[in-house]
Amino acid sequence: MPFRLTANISFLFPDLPFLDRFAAAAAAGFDAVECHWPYEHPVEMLRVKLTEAGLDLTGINTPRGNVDAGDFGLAAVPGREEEFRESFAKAVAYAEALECPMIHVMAGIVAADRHEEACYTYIENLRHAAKIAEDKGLTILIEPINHRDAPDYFLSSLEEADAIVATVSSPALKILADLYHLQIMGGDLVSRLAEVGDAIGHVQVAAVPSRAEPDDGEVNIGFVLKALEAAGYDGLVGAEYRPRAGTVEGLGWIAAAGLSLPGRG
Ligand SMILES: O=C(O)C(=O)[C@@H](O)CO
Ligand SMILES: [Mg+2]
Repeated sequence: MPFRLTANISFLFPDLPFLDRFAAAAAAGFDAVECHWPYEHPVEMLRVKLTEAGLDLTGINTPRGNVDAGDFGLAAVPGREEEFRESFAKAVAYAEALECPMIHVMAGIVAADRHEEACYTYIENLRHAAKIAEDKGLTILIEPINHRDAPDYFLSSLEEADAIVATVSSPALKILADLYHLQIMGGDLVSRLAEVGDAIGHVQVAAVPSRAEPDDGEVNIGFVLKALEAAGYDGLVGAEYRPRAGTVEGLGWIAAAGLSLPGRG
């Protein structure tokens, strides 16, 4: 399969300090990494780590907001528009400095009875972000996240993500299809992914329900990836799972799914 893998170093190599995970990912055979929130580290330090390891950084998330207060993104949170814009600007600054092409714009936690109101906020904030992304040649992603792990996360449905992408109607806005979340929120992956087609800008994988290596659990990841390939997806696949034991020892799922790493024969 043509997919390039990117190691999610917020989850992989959990036994190592974050800054040591770049070298570990390269030694394991990856040539690309993604991560969630790199903001506690100066961009200069991150750039050194990427260069030393010979890695591309493919994706980061927008800052969550006030984590102690339970924020998990701000894009769909009514009344927090100014903070959203500041947090998005910070993500753009990191992405540009690190030549990172994709930013996952996190929607945030919104009570179900405010969903409709939040939808307007989300669309307006995404329009603002998409315009900046278009100008800078970046892609912004929205990711449906399951309600078992993140109750009340605003965006949990693939179909709603597709409708929002169509409404905002920007070439810079795409869906992050994390197969782990999508399986928990309704399954039927092959048919539903085919329906959203070229709205998909990034894919992530993990086992369901364990969120460990993707060769475990109820989804045949290789089969779903082949269907995505047949449907025309040719982007990245993010290895975003929590290793059962050692990260390197668990990489056998890659060959089993019909994928390969550039640095491993
Ligand atoms: O949880 C996920 O799945 C992600 O991809 C993160 O970006 C958000 O936690
Ligand atoms: Mg994900």
